[in-house]
Amino acid sequence: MKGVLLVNLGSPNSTSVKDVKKYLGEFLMDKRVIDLPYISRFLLVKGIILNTRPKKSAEAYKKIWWKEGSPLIVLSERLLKKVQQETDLPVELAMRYGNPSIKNGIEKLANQGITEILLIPLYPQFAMATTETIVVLANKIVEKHFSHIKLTHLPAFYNNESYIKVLSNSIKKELDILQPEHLLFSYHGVPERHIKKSDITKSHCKIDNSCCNTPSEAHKFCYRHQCYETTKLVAKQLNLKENTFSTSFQSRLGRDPWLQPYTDQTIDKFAKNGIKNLAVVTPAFVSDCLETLEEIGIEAKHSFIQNGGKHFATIPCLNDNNQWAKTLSKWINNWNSKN
Ligand SMILES: C=CC1=C(C)c2cc3[nH]c(cc4nc(cc5[nH]c(cc1n2)c(C)c5CCC(=O)O)C(CCC(=O)O)=C4C)c(C)c3C=C
Ligand SMILES: [Fe+2]
Ligand SMILES: [Fe+2]
Repeated sequence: MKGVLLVNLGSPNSTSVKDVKKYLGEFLMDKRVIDLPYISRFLLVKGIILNTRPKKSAEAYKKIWWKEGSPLIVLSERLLKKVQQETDLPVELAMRYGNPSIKNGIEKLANQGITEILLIPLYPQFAMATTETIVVLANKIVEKHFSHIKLTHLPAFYNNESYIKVLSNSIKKELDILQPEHLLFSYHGVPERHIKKSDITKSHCKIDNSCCNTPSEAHKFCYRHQCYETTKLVAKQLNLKENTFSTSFQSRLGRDPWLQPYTDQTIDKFAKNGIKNLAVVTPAFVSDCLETLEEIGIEAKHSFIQNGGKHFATIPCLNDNNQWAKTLSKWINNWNSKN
């Protein structure tokens, strides 16, 4: 019997500093997120970051938290309900960090007699810190506790035709109302080092103006290429004119170089250069979360207005969009009928 596990990133259990610290500890001690040797990672995370960040993050979470809980989790649950309505296979939801855990999700499926699981990391673009860490952990759990279960996973869907259509339609609906001068595609950043580590050719990714446009096997695992492709395909679908849209990377942490251009600097530059009406879409996230609602919806908006901008809009993520739920169900049903 077959079943499906949707996996998103996760959130703290509450906005208390204690819960945020616990969550950040699990998240940042993941060697695919902070990719330092164990001792250095331990000293950086436990000795430095966890002494200051949880208080600041807890304040940020308080600004966006809902009555029902973390937006990321509530929205993922709403999506799960809609997906379940469109498929006969049992579908469960898990988070890579925090609750409900991946082990808990697999256990729920196993208890229903499931012996084959389709794992769906809810990330359009591949990264070590997203798709890879979910697949590696889920496989470890299956090997250790559920060795009778066969696990397969859905690869990153950054250029999938149905995904691009659904994303484009959801953006178009907003653009028709907002009529912005410029549309910024802001993706979560990763350290440049992560891109080089994921380069299976070991020599392709230069992180320059051309590598991500030059066909290569490396692109199967290149987050930067996949982000630019999503932008390109959506822009094509929406007939966006050159210079009316661009791509940037947000949420950097620490002093190492992360993917550029940085979203905060890009938005300030737009405002200073006279752009008055800006819309921002965040396609690395399928659910609205701290990074879209607070970092973009509150912080970036404030900065844009302070620097002379007038209208700033954040386009919602796909969340529990009906067409998105139908697309996921279609992928699930295709997997079910093919295997
Ligand atoms: C595309 C998705 C994501 C990538 C890639 C990613 C990488 C990454 N993130 C950090 C550090 C933090 N991220 C934080 C929050 C956060 N990150 C993502 C997604 C990706 N992260 C989401 C969806 C969220 C929000 C979760 C929520 O509960 O709403 C945070 C915590 C909050 C904060 O203090 O800002 C940190 C820290 C690193 C180091 C990293 C490296 C590749
Ligand atoms: Fe590249
Ligand atoms: Fe992050």
